[in-house]
Amino acid sequence: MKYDLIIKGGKVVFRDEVRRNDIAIKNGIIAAIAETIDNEAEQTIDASEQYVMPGMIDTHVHICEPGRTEWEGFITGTKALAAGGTTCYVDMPLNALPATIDRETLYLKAEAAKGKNYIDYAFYGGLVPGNLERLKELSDEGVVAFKCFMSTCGTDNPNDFSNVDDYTLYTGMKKIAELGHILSIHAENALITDRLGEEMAGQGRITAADYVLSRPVFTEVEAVKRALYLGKQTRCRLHFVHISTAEAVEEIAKARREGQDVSLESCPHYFTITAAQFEEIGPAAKCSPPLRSREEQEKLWQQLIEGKIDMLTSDHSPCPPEMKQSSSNNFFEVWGGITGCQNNVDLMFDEAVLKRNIPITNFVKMISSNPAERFNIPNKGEIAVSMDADIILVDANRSYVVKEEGLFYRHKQSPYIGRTIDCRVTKTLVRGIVVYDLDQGIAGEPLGQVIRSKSQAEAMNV
Ligand SMILES: NC(=O)N[C@H]1NC(=O)NC1=O
Ligand SMILES: [Zn+2]
Ligand SMILES: [Zn+2]
Repeated sequence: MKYDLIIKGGKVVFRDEVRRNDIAIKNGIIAAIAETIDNEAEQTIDASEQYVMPGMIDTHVHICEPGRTEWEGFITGTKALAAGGTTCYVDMPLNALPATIDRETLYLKAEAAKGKNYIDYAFYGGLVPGNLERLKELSDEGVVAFKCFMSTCGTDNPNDFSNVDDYTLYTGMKKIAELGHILSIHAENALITDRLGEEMAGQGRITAADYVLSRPVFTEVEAVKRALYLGKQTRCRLHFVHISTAEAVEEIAKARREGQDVSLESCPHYFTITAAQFEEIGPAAKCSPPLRSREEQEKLWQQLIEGKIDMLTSDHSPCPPEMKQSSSNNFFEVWGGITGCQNNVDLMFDEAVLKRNIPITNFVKMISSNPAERFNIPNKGEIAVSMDADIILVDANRSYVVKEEGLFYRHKQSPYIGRTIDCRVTKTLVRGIVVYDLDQGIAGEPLGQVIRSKSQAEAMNV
């Protein structure tokens, strides 16, 4: 058989081992894997100096199109994702306008996304006060999970997302459990964090450090415990997004040991930037939950080493430059959200695999296999015959400095600018097509396809 492409001689990362193998691709699918494949092929890639692994599946990305394309659109956002080694992502139901909370708004999202994605994508649906009766239709349309905010969301247009009150959280969980779906939760106590913030800003305490103090560790832990408790009552499957504290990780691990169906993600920034560094970097590093102390960060690293962090996601939450500025240097006023998805894989491969000797197979589980499994994303998350050829090449001997001009974001305000990273994604393939190459940049046209959750029946009709 003549193949479309053979990736030759790379150190291929499989589920439980790394082996030097050739990978043959036909019609976007991995057709053969062997020590050597000598068949003819339209194209070959020499990967002998590289790791070859499944692309990242980033299940936490805020693309702000439609409605706020000037913050970040599908084209710029997915170029950055592709250049960073992500081959598939899940778009969050907020920051675009309108928020994705029913069939109509999902169709608007899907329509806006058509033909503009360089990588494959799926959608989240939102749980907000008042849309309980719309969750089934979102499920029927193939959203991969539902998302809610226990803290306030930071946007204030009438068509924006709203955070849940406890009643909505409880009834939403009941409904989502009936649908057999997962509820993903931004867990921070809204009342306490908002009031602490107001209090501090009222006293003129407006620095980066003050912002961090207004969202203490216990406000995350309390929200996690409350959600776990309600999850237990309702038997709803849960997923906690961007967990930033060791105590929250332990609570979730404990609930899992006791039989709850619950998972968690954390993000590269919680492992690579401390609260003290946030003060030096400035608004680009503002996010919620906030960056934590070195001590807290070290505990989180230990938990990652112990396998307690199921997955890594970017929480790419971009905004225009003026929203990261405040004439009075008031950190409560600037946008909370990090523009960071282009460096996910490089940063965490460097810090986790190269610097802390975490097995590369575990790393790949966190960036690819676990998210694919948890969110039912079919045919992705693993290098194996008959899977989609969503593959990245990583050079573990190539250092670079993150520079503004290399970033594909609409607004190049990453907190990682100036940072040296000691490895680099050199190629990204989506279903066998090279969409990014380090030397040539983004290649070809946007070929990304929408993915519907495996468990769903109705085709997404757009
Ligand atoms: N609205 C929004 O994107 N918020 C995100 N930003 C952030 O730092 N945490 C979030 O939940
Ligand atoms: Zn969030
Ligand atoms: Zn987010």
